[in-house]
Amino acid sequence: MTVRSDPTSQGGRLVELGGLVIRYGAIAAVQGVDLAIDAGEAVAIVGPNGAGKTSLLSAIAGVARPSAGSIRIAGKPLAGIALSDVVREGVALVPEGRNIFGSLTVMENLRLGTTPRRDASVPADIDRVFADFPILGERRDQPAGQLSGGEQQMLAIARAMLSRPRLLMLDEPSLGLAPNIVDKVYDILRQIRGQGVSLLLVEQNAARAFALADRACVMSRGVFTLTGTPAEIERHEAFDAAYFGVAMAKAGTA
Ligand SMILES: Nc1ncnc2c1ncn2[C@@H]1O[C@H](COP(=O)(O)OP(=O)(O)OP(=O)(O)O)[C@@H](O)[C@H]1O
Repeated sequence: MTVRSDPTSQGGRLVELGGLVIRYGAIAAVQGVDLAIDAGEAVAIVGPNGAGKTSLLSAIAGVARPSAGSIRIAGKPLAGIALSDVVREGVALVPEGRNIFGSLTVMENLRLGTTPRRDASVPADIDRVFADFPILGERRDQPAGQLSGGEQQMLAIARAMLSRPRLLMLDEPSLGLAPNIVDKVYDILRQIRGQGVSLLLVEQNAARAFALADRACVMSRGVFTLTGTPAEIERHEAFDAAYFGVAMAKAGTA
């Protein structure tokens, strides 16, 4: 995957969440989360169903509006910014289920990823996608719904990368895929990270995400119950309980 990240992206703090709260009516899905991600860093979030992981990604993508707290992208507050401008700020989300438009062709799906761009190098970037993913090139005129699950995941990642993100977020990228396909997806994510793009991954498959991530967070009931390097988290005595969502008496911070 050689679509380049935005050349204006620079080192330093890329994402900063402060006291983030997300409510849906009476449900507090996220209950005060702090998180900082540096440029080029990969962070994994794991945790049981209903922990608030998807809500967190949705808020950073500008889809879910926070009830309290702040989100900054490269120092710029996200509050009040239109959804399309969040993408222009360099944030891309590959949602759970991939959000591929099955009746549109592969090419039409890819073009959707380029809508926020105003530069002239879109055709060259699409050519690069086809060089990196020959199957997408071979099937460019076919409905995307005819692709396999793994191919659709590749298409979703390629489409997100065509917006030239500084931060690529993925919600359950390995869900429903065979292990050899998951290998390919993670190879691609490693390449993307190698280009300096920050990654924020939500994964059921903690082992996969931890192998890639610099840092990890275990989320449960709307808060981070453990944070640290993947190695620190894996050997933490509370990891299994936190990961599987069992009530914890003394889960501290690693
Ligand atoms: N649009 C919504 N309206 C109402 N409640 C919601 C909405 N989205 C999520 N929730 C609730 O918020 C809580 C957190 O959900 P969220 O999907 O963020 O968690 P998750 O950790 O991603 O879980 P999963 O792995 O099951 O997707 C859950 O109780 C969920 O039912």
